[in-house]
Amino acid sequence: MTIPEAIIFDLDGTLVHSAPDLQAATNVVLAALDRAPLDLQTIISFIGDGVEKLVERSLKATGEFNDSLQAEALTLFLENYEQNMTTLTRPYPGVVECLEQLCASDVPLGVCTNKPTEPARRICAELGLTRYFNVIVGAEPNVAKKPDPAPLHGCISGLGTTPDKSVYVGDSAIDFQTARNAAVPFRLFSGGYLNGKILDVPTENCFRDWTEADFLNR
Ligand SMILES: O=C(O)COP(=O)(O)O
Ligand SMILES: [Mg+2]
Repeated sequence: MTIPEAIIFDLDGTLVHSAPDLQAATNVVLAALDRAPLDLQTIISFIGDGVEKLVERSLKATGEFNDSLQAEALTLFLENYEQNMTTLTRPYPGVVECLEQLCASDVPLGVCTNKPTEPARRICAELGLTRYFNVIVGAEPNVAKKPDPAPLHGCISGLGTTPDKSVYVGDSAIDFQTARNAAVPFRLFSGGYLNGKILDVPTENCFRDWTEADFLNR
């Protein structure tokens, strides 16, 4: 048994079910533009590439799209989302117990998400998760996002280890591709949003239920 030197988690659809708050903020924007609301499943299918893509896909799904609409909608989205980031968002069942167990085993933990850094940190703080993580890396303007390997590599060096001795845990094809680009072993949480086509994840590296997650055996 080899215990990884660090474990890094994706946030939306992996540690937390955040889609209902993302849906609420998106639908405030759509209502302001006199457009129809989007249902939860559609919003879920738009999550994982960052808030800009969520807004862009929501606009394109409901009508006209151009750069100035995107800029206006993104500003309005962020204003609304910042007020309600944890109104409905909760950790998946078993996440807290799993993080507790990993901390008790002295495994350094991190978060690497395409959500902007500030909201990502606030969500972790408001849900009582911050104390489990040594590093929280989110998206920054004009900095490459996942599936570029840079954010995950930044997180891993912040945790003082190397890609081959780490594990990345995510719920989407973007996370799978990020891990591959970064040469980091990957575990798939298949109870999350599962966006995109995820190939080549052996069943022993997938889990549906956090109460059954076992990262201490690589
Ligand atoms: O799409 C987002 O905003 C973030 O998604 P992630 O936490 O799954 O990277
Ligand atoms: Mg995700």
